[in-house]
Amino acid sequence: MWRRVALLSSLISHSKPSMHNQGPCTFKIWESFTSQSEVVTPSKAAPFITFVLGGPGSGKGTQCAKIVEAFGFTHVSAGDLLRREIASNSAYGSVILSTIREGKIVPSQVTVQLILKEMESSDNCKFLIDGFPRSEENRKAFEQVIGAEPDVVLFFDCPEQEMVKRVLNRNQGRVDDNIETIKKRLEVFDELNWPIVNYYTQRGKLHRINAVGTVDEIFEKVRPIFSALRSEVVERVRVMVVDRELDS
Ligand SMILES: Nc1ncnc2c1ncn2[C@@H]1O[C@H](COP(=O)(O)OP(=O)(O)OP(=O)(O)O)[C@@H](O)[C@H]1O
Ligand SMILES: Nc1ccn([C@@H]2O[C@H](COP(=O)(O)O)[C@@H](O)[C@H]2O)c(=O)n1
Ligand SMILES: [Mg+2]
Repeated sequence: MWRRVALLSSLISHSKPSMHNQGPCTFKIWESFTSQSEVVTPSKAAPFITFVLGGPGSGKGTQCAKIVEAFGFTHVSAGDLLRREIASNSAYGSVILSTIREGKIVPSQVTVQLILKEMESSDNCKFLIDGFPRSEENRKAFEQVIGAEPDVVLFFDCPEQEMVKRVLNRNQGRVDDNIETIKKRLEVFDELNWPIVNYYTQRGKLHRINAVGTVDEIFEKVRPIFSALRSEVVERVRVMVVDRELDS
């Protein structure tokens, strides 16, 4: 049974009190984060969620910025949230930093909590979750907590050579943008990404986008996906707002 529960974000020791019931997109979060025993049923009044997959440097963040501009989604980058956590000297900061340096995956519980906290603090009802899920464990943890699957999954498919070139040219001072860490990130990606791609392909949710070309050329492949979804997204936002009004 659904019921509103204390927000997971409050489990993060340094987090502020939640924004529960203050935005149009408050969530019905499954009561138990860890329970495997219940079947998770999606709620109609759920935010519209897009997962954005792709290897390091495939252009996820770049395309998300274009989607935000054209379609008004809120961009939630798992990597950015983890880097912010490091910068804020939180309890998890040093573990996250060493994990990112090694190109490995941060435990799902940490990442999912950060994503949820970010979503809950937004007034928007439509989200791009960039760089997530990175593993089956990520995927299961998120779906259990949010109680629903993503509506759409984008996969930016890019050859390794092109990804390496882009990352090495990025120049944003990231600790993982060096050839040693890139090799490890690519190995982790190759090991963990395909089960996720297969899972969402089977569920008819995955859009595989050839990520070679200019930024604008790639966006012209992304645009029709969201144009076709426009009425579905509008209806979802309407249901979310009505749900909140009924709740208040
Ligand atoms: N189509 C493109 N052609 C050439 N360069 C691109 C293209 N798209 C993005 N870039 C550049 O490649 C670099 C990586 O892009 P971006 O940061 O969007 O990738 P990402 O998938 O988010 O990577 P990561 O997973 O490492 O965060 C950036 O410097 C960006 O400007
Ligand atoms: N779901 C995730 C996402 C990211 N990470 C870690 O952060 C690094 C950088 O992520 P980007 O999306 O910005 O490339 C990534 O290599 C992982 O170490 C994670 O653990 N889980
Ligand atoms: Mg990125």
